[in-house]
Amino acid sequence: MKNKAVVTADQMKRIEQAANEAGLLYIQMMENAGRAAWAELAARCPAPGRLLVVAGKGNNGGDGFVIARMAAKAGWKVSVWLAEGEPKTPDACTNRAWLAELPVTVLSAGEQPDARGWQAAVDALYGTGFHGALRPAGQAACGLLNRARASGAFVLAVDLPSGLCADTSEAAEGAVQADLTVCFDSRKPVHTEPQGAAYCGEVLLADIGIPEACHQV
Ligand SMILES: NC(=O)C1=CN([C@@H]2O[C@H](COP(=O)(O)OP(=O)(O)OC[C@H]3O[C@@H](n4cnc5c(N)ncnc54)[C@H](O)[C@@H]3O)[C@@H](O)[C@H]2O)[C@@H](O)CC1
Ligand SMILES: [K+]
Repeated sequence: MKNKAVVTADQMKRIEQAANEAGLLYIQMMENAGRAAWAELAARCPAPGRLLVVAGKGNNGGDGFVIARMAAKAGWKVSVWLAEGEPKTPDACTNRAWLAELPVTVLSAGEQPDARGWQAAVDALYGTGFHGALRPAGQAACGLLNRARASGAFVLAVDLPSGLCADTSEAAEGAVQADLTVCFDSRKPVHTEPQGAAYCGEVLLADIGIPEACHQV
């Protein structure tokens, strides 16, 4: 079965690098990841409503910008909170820039949104790049997502819930509790070990187009 293996964050990075070198560019993988996650969210929340996307500065945030674009095009009222400021990676920056053409409200780090009134919230703060403890900005963002969930929002974690380490499943204090986690290409230990899986909610594995041959790294 394709992608049955559980891989570490470092192995995932090498698989993505092999795919990029084989012609599936990083930005296309981000597009595929965001679209796959959006499709699962839309399937669970079919009526357009208010969507909050909490985005970090890395590529996990980039996936969140793709989701925000897809949701806005589908008629959702979308707000994106740049919880740690503007994105830093090239592909996330590109997707952030594309939001300017859409009716999406973009909130800066200092403009923390209200936790209430969202049909759904997307945790695109940290993915496989996270390890260690949550710093104050991360704590504020994870806390907001958890309060939004307590107020009735359906919480989708992009790749993995923020505050968890992909490889060890260690959960930082204040980590996000998700209803659904859409992970990309291959499961990581956080999705299969009980300590991590408890934060993930339902776990779905999305194909982002990486050829089978790229997994032999
Ligand atoms: N590389 C690729 O081609 C793809 C990556 N994808 C996404 O990219 C994610 C990985 O992206 P990145 O490697 O950019 O990293 P993340 O977006 O997971 O993390 C963002 C940043 O957080 C920092 N960080 C680590 N620990 C921290 C802490 N305790 N407090 C605050 N900041 C901390 C890291 O230095 C990292 O730069 C995946 O989980 C997935 O969602 C997808 O777009 C598919 C394609
Ligand atoms: K996440």
